[in-house]
Amino acid sequence: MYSTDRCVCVHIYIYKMGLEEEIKVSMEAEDGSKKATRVASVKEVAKEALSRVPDRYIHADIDPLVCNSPSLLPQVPVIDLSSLFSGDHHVKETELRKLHVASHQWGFFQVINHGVRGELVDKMKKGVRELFDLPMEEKDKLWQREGEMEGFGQMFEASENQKLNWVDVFYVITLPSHLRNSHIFPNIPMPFKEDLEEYSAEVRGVARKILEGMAEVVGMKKEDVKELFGEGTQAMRINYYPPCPQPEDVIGINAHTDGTALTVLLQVSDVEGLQIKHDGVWVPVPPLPHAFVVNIGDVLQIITNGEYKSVEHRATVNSKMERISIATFYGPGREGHIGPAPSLVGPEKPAQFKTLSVPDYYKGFISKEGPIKSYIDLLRIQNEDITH
Ligand SMILES: O=C(O)CCC(=O)C(=O)O
Ligand SMILES: [Fe+2]
Repeated sequence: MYSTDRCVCVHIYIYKMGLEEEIKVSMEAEDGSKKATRVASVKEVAKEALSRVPDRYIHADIDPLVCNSPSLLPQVPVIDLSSLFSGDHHVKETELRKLHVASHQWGFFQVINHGVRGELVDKMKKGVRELFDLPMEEKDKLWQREGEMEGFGQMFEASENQKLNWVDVFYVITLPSHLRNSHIFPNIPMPFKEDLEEYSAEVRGVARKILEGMAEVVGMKKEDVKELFGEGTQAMRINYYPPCPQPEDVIGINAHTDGTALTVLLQVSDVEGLQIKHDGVWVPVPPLPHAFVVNIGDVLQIITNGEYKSVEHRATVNSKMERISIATFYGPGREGHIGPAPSLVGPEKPAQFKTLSVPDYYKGFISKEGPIKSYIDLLRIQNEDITH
């Protein structure tokens, strides 16, 4: 399960970093044969009006929602981004505190008043629907090629008996533009390509503002943010979950944590599906009008020296309605290092994680073996390793 999760949430440009071989290794089947074969489109599978889904989509071990009474479930915090930058000191401080508590205790929050125009968001919603409605001949031109992650696809088929998720994805690297895949990005149909470009720039601005607020409230120096992130990199993953005749037995996306720093998710459809692990319970994150769902990824947990949490989440499906989400992943630029920010390390708070170069970080992420819950656990400095 974990190797699949890693493929799902690496969300990076790794092959651009000269790591082609590592990616291919992660796609090898257990018997060593290369299996980067194409996985069927779930949208096409779903069209066949089956009463039962093929066995490869059946997951025997789906963790149920622990709480039977939805009204008793805790609510994911909501942050007003405009208040974070308010000229009113009290308003600003109150919102920064909320941001801190949300990032520390939840690892997730919804953001309102984020400044991205509703008209642009609506164009994106329309554009992604049209993208997934393209005829198969058109989608073929935008399909993942062997050894690559960008384009349409499900995920790499690591072995014949690996369980599959009930989702089709379209993955693109958006920023910086020179990292874009030359046969995917230019071929995205217009006007969606232009809207995607604008949306990606706007969401980058939102991510940077949130990071700025977090840095202020967690006590991280501006220089550290600059040093660790540089201009940053950004990728987008559009998730399309068709209705499913056996929703209890399949999963849209397995429980995972995101591998980058910050994820800004737009729930395109007014349909529930996203759930996050909070105090041992799966808590739904219902779509909120004009909001983004933001979560902390592994990289930000490391950078904040464990102050902020990268939390497990998953996407469930239902039998009636399709669901679409657009996840935008913002992470550090390729040049830097991933490790605790120097301003958050001191005698009182020793470094909890090792520092690695960005390529080494992602290389390790990809090649990790065995039943380790999370890659960041491998980077955790054990108490006995800490030298004062
Ligand atoms: O569809 C969703 O709500 C979650 C998507 C997600 O977790 C991801 O793309 O990493
Ligand atoms: Fe995710």
